Amino acid sequence: MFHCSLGLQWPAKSCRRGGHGTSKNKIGTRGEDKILQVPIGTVIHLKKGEIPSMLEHCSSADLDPWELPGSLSTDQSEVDQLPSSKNTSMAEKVKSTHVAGHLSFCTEITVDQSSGMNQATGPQSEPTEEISYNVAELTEEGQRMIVANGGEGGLGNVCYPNVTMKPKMTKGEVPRDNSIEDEASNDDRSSLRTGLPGSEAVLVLELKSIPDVGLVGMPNAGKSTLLGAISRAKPAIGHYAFTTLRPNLGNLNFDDLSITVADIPGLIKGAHQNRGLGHAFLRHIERTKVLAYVVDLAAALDGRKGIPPWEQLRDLVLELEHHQGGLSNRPALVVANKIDETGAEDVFRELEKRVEGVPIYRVCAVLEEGISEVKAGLKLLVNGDENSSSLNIENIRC
Ligand SMILES: Nc1nc2c(ncn2[C@@H]2O[C@H](COP(=O)(O)OP(=O)(O)OP(=O)(O)O)[C@@H](O)[C@H]2O)c(=O)[nH]1
Repeated sequence: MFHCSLGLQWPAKSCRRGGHGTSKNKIGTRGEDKILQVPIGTVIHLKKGEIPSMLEHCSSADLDPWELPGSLSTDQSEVDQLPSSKNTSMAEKVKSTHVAGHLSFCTEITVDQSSGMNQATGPQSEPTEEISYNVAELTEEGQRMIVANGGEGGLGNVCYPNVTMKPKMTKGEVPRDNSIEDEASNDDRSSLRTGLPGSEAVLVLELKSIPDVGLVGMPNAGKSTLLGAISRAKPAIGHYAFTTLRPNLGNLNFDDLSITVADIPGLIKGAHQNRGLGHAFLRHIERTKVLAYVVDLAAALDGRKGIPPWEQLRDLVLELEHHQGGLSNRPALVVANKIDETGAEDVFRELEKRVEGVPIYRVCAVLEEGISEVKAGLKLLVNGDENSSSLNIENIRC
């Protein structure tokens, strides 16, 4: 067994040839399976060979690549531009793949929970190379898939009795010239006896991050600023909406825990109908364990065109639920941002009255105020705090 590392190109010419068939009807020996352990979140891109076959826990999750280091690609057109990308989801491809159960050896990939790697690197390919991207993804511990099949063992001599038995000669019989036939039958025998070579595959293994926490909020709420404040990530920040075009990743490091946080680009009303940056981002939220709703306390102050934070929360929950029933149903907290703005304190107090069931943190992300409290809150939720709950629409009074 060996561990693979990130973005490794792994020539899976690993399955051994089947053993040769031998006398006394013995078929060729079975070689040992070669098992490659990989971390959860490993995505397989195929350079050469058959599409891998999932053996256990076949995931039907839609696959979209989060492909750059420290960021998650969301734009399908980017994937389309990848060389020869076929963009077929694993579910589709696995469906069309037949697991050849009779083959004697195989090379398998097994998901290893223990690996500490948690950032993605893009596939390293020559621009002209043919690669099928995202042919499979291992997202759960214990999933296994066959990436290359071993060769069948050679057959024992029982399988060719007719060519092995020489006719008995009667007394005085002149031997026939059988040299040509013998040569042919010798060839037949050796080809039957010879174990077949295993199949060959060349794979690129990419590790995608599966974030623990997703920051969701309207455009301009301050998600990227917050991510920069709670982690060492340096996402782009702008005073205009949709500065974040793809999810950024940051790590919150504690002495005993590291939490991955994804800053999901701003959601707007109608995102589930693909308005704004739409579906692509909602899909990323499916993977997160915990949601941190980021609201802008100042959005509706001083005649600004935004909506108050409780309405932001209602719209965010509705968008998540429209996209996929139950998507908002995971432990959550609210980050009430821009508390430094004039009038924001009053809005915060109103927010506390109108929203129940989840903790609300008053924060000024830009000045890094209230950040340690948010970090502690996220840690509790990721650790499965028994008092945690999701943000339900019934608990928001607009
Ligand atoms: N006054 C104030 N402004 C803030 C605060 N946090 C963020 N901002 C400003 O709000 C604007 C938007 O911040 P971003 O962090 O880019 O917001 P975002 O939610 O990531 O925006 P999108 O990329 O559109 O989703 C920037 O001009 C920030 O400087 C804060 O605590 N107080």
